[in-house]
Amino acid sequence: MIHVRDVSKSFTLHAQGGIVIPVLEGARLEVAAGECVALTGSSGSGKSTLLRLLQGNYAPASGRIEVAGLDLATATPREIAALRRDRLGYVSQFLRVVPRVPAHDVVADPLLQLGVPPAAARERAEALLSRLNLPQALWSLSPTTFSGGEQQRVNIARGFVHPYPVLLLDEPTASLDPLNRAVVLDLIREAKARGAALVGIFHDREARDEIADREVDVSLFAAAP
Ligand SMILES: Nc1ncnc2c1ncn2[C@@H]1O[C@H](COP(=O)(O)OP(=O)(O)OP(=O)(O)O)[C@@H](O)[C@H]1O
Repeated sequence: MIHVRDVSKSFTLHAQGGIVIPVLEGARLEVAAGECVALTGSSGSGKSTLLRLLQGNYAPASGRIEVAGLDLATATPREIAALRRDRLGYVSQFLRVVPRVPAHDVVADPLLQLGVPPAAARERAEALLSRLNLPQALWSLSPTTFSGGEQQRVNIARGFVHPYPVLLLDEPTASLDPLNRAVVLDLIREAKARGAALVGIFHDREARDEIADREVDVSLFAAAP
C-alpha cells in the first residue's frame, strides 16, 4: 500500500538567504494492508515531513513514493486530489475549520465528495460523532468555538467516515480523555481489521505500543547537515 524508497528531502529558506535545511536522506518505508506503522525519532528528525511527503504535500528531492498505487513523484495535482478523495485519509492534530459549517457537515463532507447521498452521509457522520461522545447539542454548531479535544474528535470522525485504504494519523490521541482515547484506538483497530494501511505519529507511548505493529525510527534517515 505504501512504498517509500531512497527518499531525500530538504527545505530551502528563500526568505532567509536561501539557507538549505537537509532533513531526510535515503528514507525507506513499506506498509502493507492491515498494518499500522508508528514513526518515531527525536524532535525535528523529520516525522511530520515524512507524513507530509506521503500525503503529497511536498515533492521529494529524489527517490520514489507510492501510495495506494499512485507514484507521488510524477502524479499530477488532479491525481493527488483524487487520491485524497477516495484512497488516502488524513487525521491531523488540529482541525482546519471553515467558519459557519456545522460539525456534522464537516464530518460528512468527504462522503458527499464521493457522491454518497446527503442523508446517508449525515447519518454516518452522526454515528461517529456519537461514538466519539461529542454532545448532540454541538453537532449543528461550527467547531470554531469547540475545545481542543472536541475539535480533535470532529477531525477523527472526518478521517474515519470513509473506509480509506490508507490512513495517515498525526497524534490522533493528543488532546483526548481516556474514554475517547479508547474509542480512537478501537477505530484504528477496526481500520486495520478491514485491511487499511496506517502510518502514524503517536507521542502517546502507550497508545503506540497498543496499536502499532512496527516502529520506524526516522532519525535513521537523518540527512547530514
Ligand atoms: N516547511 C518547512 N520549512 C523549513 N524547514 C522545515 C519545514 N518543515 C520542517 N522543517 C524542518 O525540518 C526538520 C524536521 O521537522 P519535522 O517537523 O518533520 O520533525 P518532527 O520529527 O516531526 O518533529 P517533532 O517531533 O518536534 O514534531 C526540522 O528541522 C524543521 O525545522
